[in-house]
Amino acid sequence: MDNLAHFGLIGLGTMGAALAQNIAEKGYPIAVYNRTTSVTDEFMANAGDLAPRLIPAKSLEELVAAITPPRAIILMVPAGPVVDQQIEALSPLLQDGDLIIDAGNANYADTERRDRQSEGETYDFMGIGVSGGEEGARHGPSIMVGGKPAQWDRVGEMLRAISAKYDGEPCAALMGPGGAGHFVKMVHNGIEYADMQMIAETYALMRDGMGFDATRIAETFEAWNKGPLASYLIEISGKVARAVDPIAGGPMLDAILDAAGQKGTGRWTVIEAQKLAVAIPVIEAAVVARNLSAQVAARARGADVFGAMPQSLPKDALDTDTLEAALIAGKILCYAQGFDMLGRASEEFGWKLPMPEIARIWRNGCIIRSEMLNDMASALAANPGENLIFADPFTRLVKENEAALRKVVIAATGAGIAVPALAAGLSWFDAMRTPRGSANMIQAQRDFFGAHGYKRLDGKDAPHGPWWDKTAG
Ligand SMILES: NC(=O)C1=CN([C@@H]2O[C@H](COP(=O)(O)OP(=O)(O)OC[C@H]3O[C@@H](n4cnc5c(N)ncnc54)[C@H](OP(=O)(O)O)[C@@H]3O)[C@@H](O)[C@H]2O)C=CC1
Ligand SMILES: O=C(CO)[C@H](O)[C@H](O)COP(=O)(O)O
Repeated sequence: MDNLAHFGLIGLGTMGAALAQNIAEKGYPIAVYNRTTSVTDEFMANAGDLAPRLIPAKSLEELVAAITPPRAIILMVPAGPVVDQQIEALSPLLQDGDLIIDAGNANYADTERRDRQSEGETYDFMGIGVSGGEEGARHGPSIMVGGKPAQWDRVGEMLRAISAKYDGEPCAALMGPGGAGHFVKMVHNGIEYADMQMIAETYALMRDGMGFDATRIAETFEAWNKGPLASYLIEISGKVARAVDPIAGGPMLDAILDAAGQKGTGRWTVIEAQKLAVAIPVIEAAVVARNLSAQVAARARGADVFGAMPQSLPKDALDTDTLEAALIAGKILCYAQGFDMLGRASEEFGWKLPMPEIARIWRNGCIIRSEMLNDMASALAANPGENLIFADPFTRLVKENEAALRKVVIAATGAGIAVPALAAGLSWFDAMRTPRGSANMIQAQRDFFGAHGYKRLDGKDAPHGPWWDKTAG
């Protein structure tokens, strides 16, 4: 076989097949391999005009032989041990200068480890986060690259070419070394969980609290998609609410079990936030909500034992403008927490993450793409190191919409409609504007039981409280 390909790709599943077609379409010949050969055959049978730029391989040896050295081979397989197995199988076939690119949703710590392991090996390694689902992978994803500048120089042209564009600017950029790209993708997914959860909470308020039917819910999302909330997730929520069940008729949503799956990136975001001691309660609430959603039997039992709350709201308690405003506030608070986490990670790991650039490459291609991210990019550029809630226009937007968020959380709580993410956002915001909180009590308790000491407000030296004066009563 002629050495025609510039790139190789392993894993022709949902993402890999679409990404390979995208790469070929942008003019880069690519060799492809899939564990199950019939999948490769089917992929080639459906390749149409792109077939001349796609080289199918039936083995890893064939794949490697079909790529012009120095090779760049993309892995698009499930995160975890499969990636290690692929690297192990590939490495003896590679030579100096060849590059393995893990484009799946790897845990950033695994990417750091694989990066270290590649030192002294024949191959080089880098990890990139790709977002946009199948459609994005096919026509333009957002790409969060981790690696060395030299690696970015090598593959950046192709990655920019296949990425989504916003006002002509590619949504692909170097985030930092090692696992930085996968870390940013992980936080992207954490924000995705929170964005989805808050939308689901407004859906519950419309369905159960306000008695809206699916058409009215769809109309509401469609209207919101023309305003400040304009985003991919609001757009698809409208489409989902409009969809009709092909089996039983009626709204598709009414036929779907209320238990959401998860592959782990949201959970990892929460775990890493705890390690960094950074507060991302909206994302945490969203992950907890998915865990709880899966407890279908326990929730049914709870309703039996304790009785279900009525859930319907008093007439005129809420309107869709108030819900929209609450969602605007919740969304800003959630992104403020996500970017705060990225800033902390950047300091902790010495990554120098390009914060405005992260917002820029999220403006298109990825699942959380939204109009608001354009303003976030400008706000982060104009206010380096500042939390988004202290940067205009977001300070103004939070001030304008906070009362609606409070109204929605109060109304939902009164009716027994769970709104954990919206409530977590509000609670975080309340804490962020409370100059004298209650942790003086925690300090005192810790000192009382564990002699941990405390800091006084007046700065005076007093290592322990009077409870440690054994002569006192
Ligand atoms: N789906 C999405 O929206 C997104 C997914 N991702 C990430 O992209 C990666 C791929 O996801 P996706 O395309 O959805 O997954 P799919 O399940 O659609 O495809 C998985 C691919 O990996 C191959 N594979 C699975 N197990 C093995 C194995 N043990 N050895 C070799 N090959 C194997 C499969 O081959 P075979 O045909 O033989 O089973 C298939 O080609 C994951 O890391 C995912 O988290 C990232 C962004 C979005
Ligand atoms: O990365 C993605 C989108 O950005 C994938 O679709 C991912 O699978 C979403 O996470 P989960 O499966 O946990 O909902």
